[in-house]
Amino acid sequence: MIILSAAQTRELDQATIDEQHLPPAALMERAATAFAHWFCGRLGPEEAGEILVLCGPGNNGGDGLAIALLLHQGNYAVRVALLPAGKYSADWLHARRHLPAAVPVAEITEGQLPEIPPATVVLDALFGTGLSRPLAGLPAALVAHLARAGGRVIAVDIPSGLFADAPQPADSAVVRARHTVSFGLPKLAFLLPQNADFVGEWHIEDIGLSTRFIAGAATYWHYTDARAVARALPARPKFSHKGTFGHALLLAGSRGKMGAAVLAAGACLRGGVGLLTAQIPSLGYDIFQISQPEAMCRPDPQADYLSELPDLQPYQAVGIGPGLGQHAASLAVLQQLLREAVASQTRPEPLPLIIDADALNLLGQHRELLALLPENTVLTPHPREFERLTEPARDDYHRLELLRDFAQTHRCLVVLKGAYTCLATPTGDLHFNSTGNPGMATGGSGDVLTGMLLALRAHAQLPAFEAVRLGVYAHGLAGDLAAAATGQAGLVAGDIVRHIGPALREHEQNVYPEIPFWPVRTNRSHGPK
Ligand SMILES: NC(=O)C1=CN([C@@H]2O[C@H](COP(=O)(O)OP(=O)(O)OC[C@H]3O[C@@H](n4cnc5c(N)ncnc54)[C@H](O)[C@@H]3O)[C@@H](O)[C@H]2O)[C@@H](O)CC1
Ligand SMILES: [K+]
Repeated sequence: MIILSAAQTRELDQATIDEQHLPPAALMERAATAFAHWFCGRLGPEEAGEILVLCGPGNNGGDGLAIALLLHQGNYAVRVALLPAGKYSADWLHARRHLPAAVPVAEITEGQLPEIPPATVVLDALFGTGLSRPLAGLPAALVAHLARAGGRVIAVDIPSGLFADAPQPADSAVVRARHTVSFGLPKLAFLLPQNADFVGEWHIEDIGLSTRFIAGAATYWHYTDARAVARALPARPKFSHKGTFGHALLLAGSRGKMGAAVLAAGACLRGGVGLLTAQIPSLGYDIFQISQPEAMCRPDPQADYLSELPDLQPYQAVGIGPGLGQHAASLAVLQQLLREAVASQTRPEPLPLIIDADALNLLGQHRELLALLPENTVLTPHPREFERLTEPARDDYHRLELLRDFAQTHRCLVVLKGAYTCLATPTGDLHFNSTGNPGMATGGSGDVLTGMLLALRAHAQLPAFEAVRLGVYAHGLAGDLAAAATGQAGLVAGDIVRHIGPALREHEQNVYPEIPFWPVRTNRSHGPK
């Protein structure tokens, strides 16, 4: 799925109307029908009580009027409050004409803000993607009044006052919705932590927008849903052996942080790697061998931290960082790894690297090393680790700019972890992930991600971007499956490891339910022309 700017969303609406030869207001009626369907499926007329629909002067207000009509027809008690304006959109006028007199309509004035008893269901249809400036005057007073009243607010398309694709000045008036029901595609604003209190839970309803326009739209914002990674994991050939799926090297652990190495190793094994060797400080040897018997273990000469890089020749991918610590000897290991991972006569492509946790902090302290990053290296920072590599971000939008710039400059794949983890690519694309839950905000879940990415980067048939996008998605899905089993509070990183298998199974080509009986012919199967 892609994400469009507010301007592109308007173009998409128009393209849909033109392409489908829609009569006036037809698209608005689709939006209203989709909203009403969502709403009525969750709240019956009695549970809802009196519903107040706040309508602005544009098409968002038109949606509100059309929704009021549908809810009235569905036996809900609806009243409408209108924001006065010098001009109303054509769809608004259409919807206003069709609203029966039985629905009470009042005009909002400074002196007469609508009465909102607590727990009233309020549908916010004041402004949508047509918002051109921060709210001020009467609309801002209305938003403040709504916040004081404490109604159950559901935003139509987007909370009023929130820009769909750009930050608004601090202290701007923005509606705080418990739910936002939007149409067609998600909006960038929904994915950023700074907007969480405005957007609440968001939902996307299909209104049949032009697929041709969407397919051709130029955007670098993407949203990774199940469809994007369907069948992304190549089938395991019948005559495969453990060498087919790569031999990964994990450099992890230090005194007191062996668990990070154990979790990353477990995730790598469950991620489908053929062979895994872990180089760990020697104090962790017994811990590691007992807890991960499927992995091989090279004890480092040092007891408490890593000090030695093994010969890289046998490995198809290397992960470094979980629980590593920041000892000078471990920094030297990282430096040597970056130097040796580059392409050479014996290795035509750079060795795939995954750099996480303390290895990122070491990079942040020695930024001159960034110039050594081999192409398509994967970095997995959380926001603070990322800012140590770049600069403090002014806000979430600025952080995305820094992220995009960093990935392009260093030609690497950066996984900025958090809700809607954002994967930035060397081409300047940003892919927001759709899976995962707050239960995963627990120590070790990042180590699990590193292990999964290590396994997928060692896989010979997965290109770098596909491997990382799948890994991020499947990691979140494993977390969702784990949370379904344990609840979010009780979830620990080991639960995510245990659910990696089922999460990846959903994306395996050989078990995907839609796989045709006869293999599909691809261009590649015709051989070179
Ligand atoms: N175009 C279409 O056919 C469709 C549009 N849809 C709805 O239409 C919305 C977009 O409609 P519009 O483009 O008419 O825009 P809006 O309804 O968001 O608002 C535009 C109006 O508000 C005014 N305005 C903008 N910012 C303001 C501010 N800060 N203070 C006061 N007035 C302000 C503008 O001058 C204009 O009159 C979407 O969010 C969605 O809800 C949906 O119904 C789907 C179909
Ligand atoms: K709105």
